[in-house]
Order: sequence, then C-alpha cells, then structure tokens
Amino acid sequence: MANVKCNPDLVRERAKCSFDVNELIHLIDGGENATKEKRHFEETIFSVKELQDAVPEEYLSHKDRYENAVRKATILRDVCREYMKKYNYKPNRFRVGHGVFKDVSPFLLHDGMFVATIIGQGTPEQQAEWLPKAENMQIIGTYAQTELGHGSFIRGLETRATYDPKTEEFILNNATLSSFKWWPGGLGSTVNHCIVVAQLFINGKSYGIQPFIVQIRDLNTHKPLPGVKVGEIGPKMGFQTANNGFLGFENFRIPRMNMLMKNAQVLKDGTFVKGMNEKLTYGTMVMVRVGIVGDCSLNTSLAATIAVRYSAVRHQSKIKAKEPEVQILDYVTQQHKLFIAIASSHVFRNVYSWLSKSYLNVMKDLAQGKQDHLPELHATACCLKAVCSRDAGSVVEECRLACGGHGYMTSSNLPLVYGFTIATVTYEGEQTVLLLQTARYLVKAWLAALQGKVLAPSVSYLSDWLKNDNVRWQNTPEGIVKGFQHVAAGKVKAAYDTIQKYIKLGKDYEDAWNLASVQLMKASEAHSRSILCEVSWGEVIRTSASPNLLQVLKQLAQLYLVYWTLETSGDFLVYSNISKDDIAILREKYEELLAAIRPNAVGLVDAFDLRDEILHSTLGSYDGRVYERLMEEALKSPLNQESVNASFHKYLKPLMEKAKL
Ligand SMILES: CCCCC/C=C/C/C=C\C/C=C\C/C=C\C/C=C/C(=O)SCCNC(=O)CCNC(=O)[C@H](O)C(C)(C)COP(=O)(O)OP(=O)(O)OC[C@H]1O[C@@H](n2cnc3c(N)ncnc32)[C@H](O)[C@@H]1OP(=O)(O)O
Ligand SMILES: Cc1cc2nc3c(=O)[nH]c(=O)nc-3n(C[C@H](O)[C@H](O)[C@H](O)COP(=O)(O)OP(=O)(O)OC[C@H]3O[C@@H](n4cnc5c(N)ncnc54)[C@H](O)[C@@H]3O)c2cc1C
Repeated sequence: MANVKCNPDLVRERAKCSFDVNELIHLIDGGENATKEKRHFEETIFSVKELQDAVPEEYLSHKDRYENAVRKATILRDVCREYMKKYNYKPNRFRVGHGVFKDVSPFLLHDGMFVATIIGQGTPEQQAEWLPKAENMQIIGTYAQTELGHGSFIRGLETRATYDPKTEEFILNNATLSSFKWWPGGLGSTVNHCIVVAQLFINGKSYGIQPFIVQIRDLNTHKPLPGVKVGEIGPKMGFQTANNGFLGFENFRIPRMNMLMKNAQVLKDGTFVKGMNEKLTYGTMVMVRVGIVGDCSLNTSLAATIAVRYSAVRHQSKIKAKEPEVQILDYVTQQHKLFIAIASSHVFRNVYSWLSKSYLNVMKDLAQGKQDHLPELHATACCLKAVCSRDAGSVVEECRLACGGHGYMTSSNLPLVYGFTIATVTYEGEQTVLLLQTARYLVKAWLAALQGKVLAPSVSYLSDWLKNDNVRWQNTPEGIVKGFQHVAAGKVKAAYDTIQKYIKLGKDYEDAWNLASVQLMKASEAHSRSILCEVSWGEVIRTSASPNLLQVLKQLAQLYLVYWTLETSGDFLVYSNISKDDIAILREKYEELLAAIRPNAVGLVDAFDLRDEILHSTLGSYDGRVYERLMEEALKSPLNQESVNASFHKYLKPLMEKAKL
C-alpha cells in the first residue's frame, strides 16, 4: 500500500504517527506471521476476477443481487477450499466476506450455526453422518428456530415434532400461521437442510424444545419436499443477501435419529432420556453471542477507518478566521465522535478474546460433565453481546453522521455497515431480553453475597462492595474500574431492593420483577460496562509492546474509561464517591486524551489493516481520493448512461406542456 499515490493530508498524517503501525497490526492479528498469512489469503481472494462485480450491487434488483451473492459464495467456497488445502490455513471468512458480498453471505448460517449445531448438539454417530457432508457442502443448511409468533421466548415455540414409535419417526407440523419459522438466513432459496428447533411430543406429553436435522429440498431439483412450505421473507433494513426465509411443515416425517441427541435422547420405544442440563440445547446461541462481540470489533473498525480517513482529507470551515479551512479531524467535537469508535473496537477485541477463552474452558468442563461455570458464562455472554452490539450500532451511526452528507451515500458503505451492525442488536437474543437474563444471575449473586457465600469471579465485586461501599474515589484507571463496579453493585442492590419493596406491597415475585425491570436492565448494563472496563484495561496493561505503542494503547483504553464515566456521570454521583471536582478533572483528562490521540488517528485506523476491497468505501480508501471516487461511483449510475431518460418524454414533457395550456 505504501507506493499508492495518496492524498497529501493522509501522507502528512501518516508521517506524524508516533508508533509503528506494523507493530500494532501484528499485535491485533496475533503475530507477524499471522499478518503475513492473512494478507496473502486476502490478496488471493481479491485477485479472483470472478469475485469482482462488474456493476455495483446497489443497482441490481433484489433477485439479481441474491443470485450474484450465491454465485460469489460458491466461488469463494472453492477458492477457500483450495487455499486451505494448499496452505493448511483457516481463514477469517468474515473479513473477506465484507469485501466479497458488501453485505452478508447466503451461506452465513451454514457456516455460523448449521455446522456448529451439528458439532455442539450431535452425538459422535450423528456428527460422522452429517458433518463431512455439511463441511464439504454436499448439503447446505441453516438454523431455523425463530417463528412468526415467537423469537425471544423459545419455550413458546409452536412447531411440533411428535414421535411415532411404530415407524420410529418424528412428524413435523406447523398447525398455525404463528408457528411458521421466520427469519433463518439462507432458508429462502439457498439451503436444502435445516436445524429445526421444535417442541417434542411423545404420547401426547411435551418434552420441551429439541433440535432436529431436516432435509427440506430435493438435492437434485432443489424443489421443496412434499409437506414442506418454504420461501423468502422479502427486503429488510440490511442483510439483503442473507436470503432470510420462512418454513412450515405438514405431517412431514423424519427418522428418529434426526433428533440431535448429544443432550437429551428419544429411544426407539419412545422413552425420553433427559440430558445433563436442558439449557445445553441452547448451546449454539451461547457460541454465536460470544462471536458477535468479536464481530462488533470488526464492524466498529470498518466505520472508524472510513470516518477517520475521510475526516483527515475533508476540509471545511475555519477555527481561526485568518487561517485556511481546517481538516475536520481538527475539530475536537469530531475527535469526540470518532476516537471512541477506535477505542471501542480495541475494547471489543480484547473482551472477545477474554470471553472466547472462558467459553472454551466451559466447553472443556462440560465435556467432563462439569457445569458449574455455565450460568456465569451464559450471563456474561448475554450482557456483553447486548451492550457491545448496541454500542457498535451507535458508534457506526456516529461515524456515519461524522461524514456529513457524504456519509449518507451508499458508496460511503456506512449505510450498509450500519445495516449489518444493528442487526446484531436483535438477532441471537434481543438486547433487553438478554440483559434481563443477566439480571437474573445478578440478583441471585446478590442474594448469595448477602448470605456471605463465595461468588464467581465476574461478580465477586458485589461481595467486596458489601464489605465496604465507601471506597475513596481515585482518578486513575484502576480507580475508575473500581468506580464502575461500585455503580454496578449499587444498581444491583437498588433493583433487588425494589423487587423486595413490591413483594412487601403484596405483589408476587414475577410482577415485582416486571415492575423493577427497567432498573434490572440498567443494573445489567452497568455490570457489562464494568466487565468491559476491567477486562480491557487489564489486557492493555499486560500487553507486551514497544513503549511508543503501549503509550497509545493506554491512551485509547483510558479514553474508553473516561468517556463512559462522563457519559454516565449521574450514576457515578449517585453510586460512588466521585465529586463534582473529580468530574471536572476527568473532563480535562478527556480533552488531553483526545489531543494526545489526534496525531495518531490515521495510523490507528491504518493498523486495522482493512483493505480497500473490504472497506468498499469512496470515503475511506487508503489513498484518500475521496472526491474522485465519489464522482467515479456516481458516474456508474444507470441514469448517467444516457443523456435523456425516457421519463422525460413520458412524463415530464407532458406535464410541462399541460402547464402551458
Ligand atoms: C473477528 C471475529 C468475528 C467473529 C464473528 C463471529 C460471528 C458470529 C458467528 C457466527 C455468526 C452466524 C450467524 C449470524 C447471523 C445471524 C444469525 C441469527 C441467528 C438467530 O438469531 S438464531 C435465534 C436466536 N434466538 C435467541 O437468541 C432467543 C433468545 N431467547 C432465549 O435464549 C431464551 O428464550 C431465554 C430468553 C434465555 C429464556 O429461555 P427459557 O427457556 O424461557 O428460560 P427460563 O425458563 O426463563 O430459564 C432461564 C434459566 O435458564 C438459564 N439459561 C437460559 N439460557 C441459557 C443458556 N443458553 N445457557 C445456560 N443457561 C441458560 C438461565 O440462566 C436461567 O437460569 P435460572 O437459574 O436463573 O433459572
Ligand atoms: C437480521 C436477522 C437475522 C436473523 N436470523 C435468524 C436465523 O438465522 N435463525 C433464527 O432462528 N432466527 C433469526 N433471527 C430472529 C432473531 O433471533 C429474533 O428476531 C430475535 O431473537 C428477537 O426475537 P423477536 O423478533 O421475537 O422479538 P420480540 O421478543 O418480539 O421483541 C419485541 C420487543 O418485546 C420485548 N420483549 C420480549 N420479551 C420480553 C421479556 N421477556 N421481557 C421484556 N421485554 C421483552 C423486547 O425487548 C422487544 O422490545 C434473525 C433476526 C434478524 C433481525
């Protein structure tokens, strides 16, 4: 990239960077070799001619866009397969996916949840049967759980799988409209198999929801099998190429062994054998929630790169009347909008790495029959997924706004990035619903703390707070982390006390919970923020990096801490010993941090190492040819391929002529 002819502002910005950008790239990737491998892989993918679009996707019809996405998905699959064989390298398909599809792959659910559910929920025999076929795309699948009537409350799903011991089959039925599956990615027209989550019935008795692997289309003709009604749900805010679909069954029979039986089992005679923990059926969702935290880091880095490079190139208005127009990046309000995006991406990445380790540890435990840490993992993944996805959505939107009118152009790519980022707030567990799951855990932990029990590490601050809730405020990163824990503990206590108050007033527990649920949700958010702050600060101070880079990483981590303290200063004033003077000191610190980060802003986004093909943005490319690219892209509009459009003769001219009469 170094030889590209760049906009002079970007050249100047890069020259003043105080740290080695390559060092940060390597740190993010996990080593110099990892960067080399990643770049080689991406170079290979983006040099495949067939993966490049002749016409910008935006001008294609819904149908053509889908077909083009499938075309590219199959080519990408082949290239990746060859590449993996040749280099024994497991690539990050999400990064290149943004470049290849601009939006998302119609195979997203195949890779992300279908294969993962076979691994997580299938017995070794079931894995042996379906995994090789799924991994080499002999069968293509999705994860069909959500229905028209129910997404959050999965115990309320209506799709039925009734066991027939005579034929040793399950009979699938969707008797009501609300029971139709609705949303699964790839279901519309791509997949031939699904994981269907359905209510198991044996001899008229319900045994809760279970996962079934179901073939829905003929492998040769792709026609829906008899008894299957399937289709696409239509255009959405984003995710246009995900091919989300609907599905219903009428007396559709599948063999007994198509129920994934790693947890619970149905024997030939219809005996139901309970699993170790019925919530293990929800395992794929936990895995994907963890993954979404990593995805938030990637999405935030895409938006930050575009908006920061654009802000270095764009000049508008003056700070001093007699001086030239300034780069908009010099406005401190612009820095306030953008630097939190850079900082958040690093925080999400560090927390993702921490959460993934916990996830893998719990999976190892479960394999040995130990489930003690599962509730903590579930509670932590829920609140982090909820808060990171919402933060990422806000940060991406702020980046878009920070690009003024040009941020509204599709060619900036910010609208598309926003579309797939905010989808994460809803899918894999709606944010409020997930925060309230964590609140259940926090309330239990609070009760345990009151009883003097030892708490799990992520909530042990509740016991510390009970022992001493009057800790002196300190304007240091460690002091701020403690402060976040105080806020979280204070909010958990307040929510718990509110529940007790309503119970004393005669409410039953469930109504008291609902009445206190705004406070419970806020307590859960505060808990999440305290984890984000503690983990990310901890990761940064343990990082081994050169002094120059470490200094910058600390500045970003501190910016995150101070930003969120100031954003939630009301909570700090209520629940910690912070004073108004401390807040004034933090405001000053925040301004110092913005100024310190300013010279490194472009270097920091360069270190996300997002190729132009992945950014796919007129505003964010490495060379900063913003206005040239905006014009080049505009000229690709079909309306610019003719000097007079037919609508002139058809409508405008008659209109003008009528006006003359
Ligand atoms: C750079 C790296 C990039 C990596 C990128 C990686 C990205 C991700 C990877 C793949 C992406 C693939 C695809 C992404 C695209 C789109 C896909 C979208 C898919 C979907 O949306 S699938 C559908 C998802 N649906 C949901 O999430 C539903 C949410 N609802 C629920 O989960 C549940 O209904 C509920 C809210 C948890 C309640 O369940 P319910 O059975 O009613 O529970 P209760 O009876 O209320 O009991 C609660 C009880 O149970 C415990 N519990 C609940 N869930 C779990 C769990 N999963 N594990 C363990 N324990 C659980 C809970 O703690 C309660 O315990 P108590 O002791 O308090 O009773
Ligand atoms: C882009 C996208 C892709 C998707 N892909 C898939 C897929 O591949 N497979 C699949 O199975 N599903 C998929 N989904 C569905 C997704 O998982 C659900 O939409 C999601 O879980 C939310 O459920 P819901 O739509 O029923 O929302 P609802 O639960 O109806 O939420 C509506 C409102 O009700 C509130 N609410 C609901 N329950 C409670 C409660 N207990 N307490 C307080 N408030 C509550 C919510 O907070 C929200 O404000 C996808 C969704 C999207 C948007």
